[in-house]
Amino acid sequence: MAAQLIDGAALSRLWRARLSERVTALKARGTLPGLAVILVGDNPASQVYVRNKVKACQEVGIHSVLETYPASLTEDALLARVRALNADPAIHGILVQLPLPAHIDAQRVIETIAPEKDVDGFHVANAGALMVGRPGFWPCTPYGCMKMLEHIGCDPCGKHAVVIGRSNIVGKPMALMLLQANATVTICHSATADLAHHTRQADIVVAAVGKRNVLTADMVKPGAVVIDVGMNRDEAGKLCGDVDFEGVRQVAGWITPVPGGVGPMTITMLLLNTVEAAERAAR
Ligand SMILES: Nc1nc2c(c(=O)[nH]1)N[C@@H](CN(C=O)c1ccc(C(=O)N[C@@H](CCC(=O)O)C(=O)O)cc1)CN2
Repeated sequence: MAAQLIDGAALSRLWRARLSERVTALKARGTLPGLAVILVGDNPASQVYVRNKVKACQEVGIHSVLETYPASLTEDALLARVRALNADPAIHGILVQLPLPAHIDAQRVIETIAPEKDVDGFHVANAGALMVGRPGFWPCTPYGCMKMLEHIGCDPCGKHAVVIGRSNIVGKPMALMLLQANATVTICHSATADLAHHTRQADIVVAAVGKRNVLTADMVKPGAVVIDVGMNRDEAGKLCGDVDFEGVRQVAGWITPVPGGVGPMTITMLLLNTVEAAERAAR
């Protein structure tokens, strides 16, 4: 039997309806949640993502401000904008769309965002909070993956989870979230000797590499939950993930599609973090 689909678009709708109610409650108490989105340069994919973020804010009633700058913007000028937004009481969340042009030190920019406004969850203070299990902001993509597992009733406790990829924004935080949920976690990466050996033992596989067909049917345990974080283009220019979807869906128990899986949940978790930031500021 083919795997059941984990529909990120449908789950997003559910979450966004809940968030609209939280925004209404905040407004009634005199707080309008505000998100600043900064885009530097003209990366076409980034332009789509920030547009979708602004649209999603409108959907739930969050006030958003989109600031776009040419790729020639200096690092100092960007840092000055971030500092100004840190001091702006109408702004509860700040995000700088990645990637940034090569002349700008992305980590330095992220570290300049006030941790309490870092709704991307990329600041070391938030990464550290996740590491030790303290409240903070969780990075949106892995956070969305956790919500998808919860939605299908997959409790990671006691399960073997394999995360393929070790980026700071997806792989590493994903592994920590699964560990916090009491999974036994294996992190695989480009130097892993026998990837299939690990993935075949996994009850949960998260593929977050950015390369097509990293996970094929022969690498998956029957019934496993497969989450595809990849965002690639095939030869025809069609959007696809890291997983050989048609093959793996014949073996897995659950699988996320691309598009319509993790992507929409990433944006929904950004909304959730922004509402949370506004609620914390209003306390
Ligand atoms: N500051 C940040 N930069 C980046 C992040 C991030 O979380 N914060 N993540 C990625 C890009 N990203 C969010 O910004 C993102 C990527 C994809 C999607 C999405 O909804 N994808 C759709 C398809 C969209 C399309 O047609 O191209 C889907 O999967 O259905 C949302 C957010 C890197 N940068």
